[in-house]
Amino acid sequence: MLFRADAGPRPAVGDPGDTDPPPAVLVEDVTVHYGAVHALDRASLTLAPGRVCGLVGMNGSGKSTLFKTVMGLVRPDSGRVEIDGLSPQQARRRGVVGYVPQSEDVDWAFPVSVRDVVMMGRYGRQNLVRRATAADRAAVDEALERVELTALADRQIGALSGGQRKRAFVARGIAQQASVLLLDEPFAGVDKRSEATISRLLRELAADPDAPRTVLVSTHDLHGLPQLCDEAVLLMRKVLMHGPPETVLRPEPLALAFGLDVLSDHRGPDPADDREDGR
Ligand SMILES: Nc1ncnc2c1ncn2[C@@H]1O[C@H](COP(=O)(O)OP(=O)(O)OP(=O)(O)O)[C@@H](O)[C@H]1O
Repeated sequence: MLFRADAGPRPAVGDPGDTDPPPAVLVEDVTVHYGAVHALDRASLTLAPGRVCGLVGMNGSGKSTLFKTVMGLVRPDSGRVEIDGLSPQQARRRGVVGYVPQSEDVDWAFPVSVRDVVMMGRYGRQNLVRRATAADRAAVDEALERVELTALADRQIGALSGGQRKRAFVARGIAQQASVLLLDEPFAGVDKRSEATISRLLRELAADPDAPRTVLVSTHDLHGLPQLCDEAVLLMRKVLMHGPPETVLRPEPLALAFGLDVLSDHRGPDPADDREDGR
């Protein structure tokens, strides 16, 4: 990490005398190549339970790769990933981690209903024949209600709008009762209602006193980040900075992650504007 900003107390990692619970997400020195493409370069990130963290970086900075690595869908060349102290594969099998993928990564023509997609969140709890129990059906109904999709539950998933599709995948994560939720650009191409519903739900899930979820969400909406997130991460193949949104979203770190042109969009008010003489 090139910059470190204080994002509140972080659990110590790897201390043999440490009896604290493990971090919700631990990414340590993770490097990923796709052939000759160097997608992640010793990226490190630790997230505590119950936090909403925004992942920010330019196109190609490695955000999706980071999600896929945490999910165990991409195997790193080196480094360590743990979710609640489990390997990504264990965490996925036990339903500890839920994933809302980018729209491009989903086959929307697949013949499943919205309800089926949400029920997939329950698979980790079902036996081999995957017979849904009353508890599974109740969890799916409740999740559909929370994302306001009850009326569309029997539609084929591809027959929904972009925002409704995202909400269906958020419902899958809710029904799964995953303690860590990863969302890859959930606000891309969605309507205002879906954006507001998803934002509100993510805050509610993190603040749930019975089961606080940890949320890692990538977004290009820098303006909405301070309302949504407790902390933010700037990624450029490695974690450039991690801390409170107001610290991370200052012009200088953003310029490092995005290039200098972002300064004009996100620079605070010009002090000259406050001068009474207008000089
Ligand atoms: N399957 C793949 N094969 C080869 N290269 C890949 C593959 N997936 C991603 N890449 C490359 O790895 C780098 C990081 O890609 P990644 O999708 O993780 O970035 P990103 O920050 O999510 O981008 P975006 O904001 O455009 O979604 C890019 O250079 C990308 O072209």
